[in-house]
Amino acid sequence: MSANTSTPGSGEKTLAMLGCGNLGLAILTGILSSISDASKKEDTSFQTPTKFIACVRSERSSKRIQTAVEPYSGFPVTILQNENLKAVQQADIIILGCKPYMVKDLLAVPGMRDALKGKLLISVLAGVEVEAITHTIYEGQEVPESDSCTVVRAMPNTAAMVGESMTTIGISNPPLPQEWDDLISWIFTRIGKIVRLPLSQMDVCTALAGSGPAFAALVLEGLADGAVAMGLPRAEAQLMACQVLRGTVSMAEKGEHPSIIKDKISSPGGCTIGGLLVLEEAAVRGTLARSVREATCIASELGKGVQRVNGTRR
Ligand SMILES: NC(=O)C1=CN([C@@H]2O[C@H](COP(=O)(O)OP(=O)(O)OC[C@H]3O[C@@H](n4cnc5c(N)ncnc54)[C@H](OP(=O)(O)O)[C@@H]3O)[C@@H](O)[C@H]2O)C=CC1
Ligand SMILES: O=C(O)[C@@H]1CCC=N1
Repeated sequence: MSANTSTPGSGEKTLAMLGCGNLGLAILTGILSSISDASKKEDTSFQTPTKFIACVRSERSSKRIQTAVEPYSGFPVTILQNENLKAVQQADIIILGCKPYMVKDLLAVPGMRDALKGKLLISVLAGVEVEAITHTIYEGQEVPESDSCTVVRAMPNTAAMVGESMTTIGISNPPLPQEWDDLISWIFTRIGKIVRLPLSQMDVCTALAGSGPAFAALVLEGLADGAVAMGLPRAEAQLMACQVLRGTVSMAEKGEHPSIIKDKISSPGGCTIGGLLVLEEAAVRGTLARSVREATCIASELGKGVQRVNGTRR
């Protein structure tokens, strides 16, 4: 493993989002928002990225990024359309953010190996193992450490755009140089919280935290819908459902167990237990748990180059 030309501490750093769609843009704007905020400035012993590149294919995506990064004029963002090689050549750190089945299109191209040499490539792709990415770049050939890039997996979520991502960083084996570990922590703590877990647990982390905001949004919407059905205006119902979930999360984060929260609210003979029984009859708890299990299994299929993996569901 090398930490040569792009080792933190050696000049201004450029971070490229190689595939900057829904997640990539959430990460990019989350980082830009964080580093633009003087109150969040922190001293580091290494050089943090100050220049950014966003890679896309279409004009439409290019315009979308342009609009999204406009408020952060203090940090230059270059948007490149179908110029991936140029982006990687200019970058020190690359975040790979395409769809899992597109890896070859982005990485198995002439010149890419050389452009990646000695650099840090962080993949946020669901289900694609480090070995698969390395295999795509080097076509299965043995490459000396000094000539290769270092591939790391991380699994953030779209709440990155509001600084509330939950990112799992896969523990590399062999361990990364400390300065790269610190740089990766720096990147993902700009956009939320991080945990480090073995690579073998990336699929369940993808389901719980990567997909999780979608599951939570369904719960949020269901709560608001019920209130709308009973006559509350949509805007108030949405605001109240948000605050209810936020408050519940704060209690849980302070150590209150979910069962205790539930029991404390349920007055004997009251309305809460009445509502809870409906949820239990519908097996909401088991269904949520099974959705995470299902998403974990599907995540593990995503890196196999197969599309329509949900079609295998029984
Ligand atoms: N969405 C999410 O919340 C999460 C996603 N992930 C993972 O993140 C990855 C990206 O997902 P998501 O952001 O939803 O996907 P999107 O389709 O929104 O983004 C993919 C991006 O890659 C770009 N792209 C595709 N092909 C090329 C190419 N050949 N050259 C340059 N750019 C290219 C697309 O550009 P264009 O738009 O112009 O086609 C687009 O900007 C996936 O692997 C997914 O598993 C992980 C956790 C959460
Ligand atoms: O749905 C997906 O496949 C991706 C991975 C996690 C969130 N979105």
